[in-house]
Amino acid sequence: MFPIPVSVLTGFLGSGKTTLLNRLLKEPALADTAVIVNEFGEVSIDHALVENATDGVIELGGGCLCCTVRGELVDTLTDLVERLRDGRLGSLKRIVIETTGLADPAPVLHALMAHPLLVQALRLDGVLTTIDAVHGSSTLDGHPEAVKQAAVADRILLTKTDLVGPEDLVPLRARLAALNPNADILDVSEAADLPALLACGLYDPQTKTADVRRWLGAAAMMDQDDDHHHHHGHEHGEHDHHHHHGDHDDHDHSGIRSFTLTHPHPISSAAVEMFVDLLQASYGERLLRMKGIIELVEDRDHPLVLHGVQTILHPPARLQRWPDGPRGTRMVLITRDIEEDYVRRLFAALTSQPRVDSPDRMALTENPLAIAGLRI
Ligand SMILES: Nc1nc2c(ncn2[C@@H]2O[C@H](COP(=O)(O)OP(=O)(O)OP(=O)(O)O)[C@@H](O)[C@H]2O)c(=O)[nH]1
Repeated sequence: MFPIPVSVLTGFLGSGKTTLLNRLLKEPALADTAVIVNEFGEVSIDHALVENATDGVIELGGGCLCCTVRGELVDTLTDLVERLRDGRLGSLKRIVIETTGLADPAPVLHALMAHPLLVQALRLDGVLTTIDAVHGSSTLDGHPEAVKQAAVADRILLTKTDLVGPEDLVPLRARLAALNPNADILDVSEAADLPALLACGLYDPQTKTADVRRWLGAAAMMDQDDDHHHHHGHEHGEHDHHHHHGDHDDHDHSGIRSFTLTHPHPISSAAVEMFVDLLQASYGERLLRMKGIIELVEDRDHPLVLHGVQTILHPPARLQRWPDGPRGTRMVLITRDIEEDYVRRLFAALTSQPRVDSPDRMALTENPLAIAGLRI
C-alpha cells in the first residue's frame, strides 16, 4: 500500500480545479482516493461543490494552505497514514490535495518532501496546475503566485479552451512552455483518460527550472526558522482573530482579501442579478473571484451556484439538492483593492436588510442615481 501517491492540484482562483476534481472523482479508477481541500475564506463552499465524494473529502479550515494551514495539512496526512497503518482505514490508493487559488505551492511541496514520516509513507506523484485559457495571460502578469503554480507543475492543464479561439492559445502555450519547459501542457477538455492525468511519476525538483529550485530552497529555509512568518509576509495573527468572530480574511497577498456575505432567507433572482451586475460593472477585474450558493425565492429546493471569475460570470448552475447544513445564501468574494463595506451595504440593500445608514432596495431600484451616488 505504501508509499501512497499524492497529487497536488493547484491553479489560480477560478481556473477550474474543482470542476476537474469533480470529473476525476466520477472515474471508477479513482475510487479510494482521499481528497483534501482547503478554502480561502471561512465559509466552506468548495466542500459543498465537490460532488459525490463526501466520505473521502477532508476539509482544512479557513486560511491559506501555503501559510497557516500547513501544520494542519501535515497533521491530516499523518493521521491518514496512521489510520491506514493500524487498519482503521481500509485502503487508500491516492491522495489529492487541492490548494487554494492563491496558494504558493512551494511550502506545500516542501512540507510533503521534508517531513520524516510522510516522506516514507507518501510519494509526491505530481503537481497539476490548471490555467484558465481566458484569463491565463493576465493572471500570470498580475499574480506571482500564478507564475509559481505554473512553474512547479508536472502537467499544466489548460481549462476553458471552449471559450477562446485556437489562435488565442498559441501565445499562452508559448509563455507556459518558457516558464516550465519540462511540463506537459494539455487541454483538459481533450483528455480522454482522466485518471492517467494524475499519474506523473515521482516528483523531481531537479527537473524543474532554476526558479523552482530556488523557491523550494527558500521554503526549506523558512521551515527551519521558527519565526518564518516574519519573512513570509502573511498576517497569521489576523487569521487567528478571524476564526473567532471575523467575517473577512485579512491575507497579505497584495491588497487581496476575502470576505463572506450570508443571508438566512431566500433571495429573489432579480436581486441576485442586480447585485452581480453592479459588482461586475463597478469592479471588473478587481473582483477576482465570486463563488456562491444561493437560496432563491423562485426555487428554494435547488440551490443556485454562482461562479464569477474577474469579468466573466459562468452560466449559473443548479444543484439537485442542498448540501448538509443550513440553507440560505453564502457568497465568498475574493477581491483586490475593493472596499468591503460598500459591497456589504449593497448586498444588505438588495436583500432588504434595513441598515441605519443605507438606502433600502426600493431606493436603489427606483432611483438609479442613488447607485451612482454611492462611494466605490
Ligand atoms: N466554459 C468552461 N467553464 C469552465 C471550465 N472549467 C471550469 N469552468 C467554470 O469556471 C468556474 C470556476 O471553476 P472552478 O472549478 O470552481 O474553479 P476553481 O479553480 O476550483 O476555483 P477556486 O476554488 O476559486 O480557486 C465554474 O463556473 C466552472 O463551471 C471549462 O473548461 N470551460
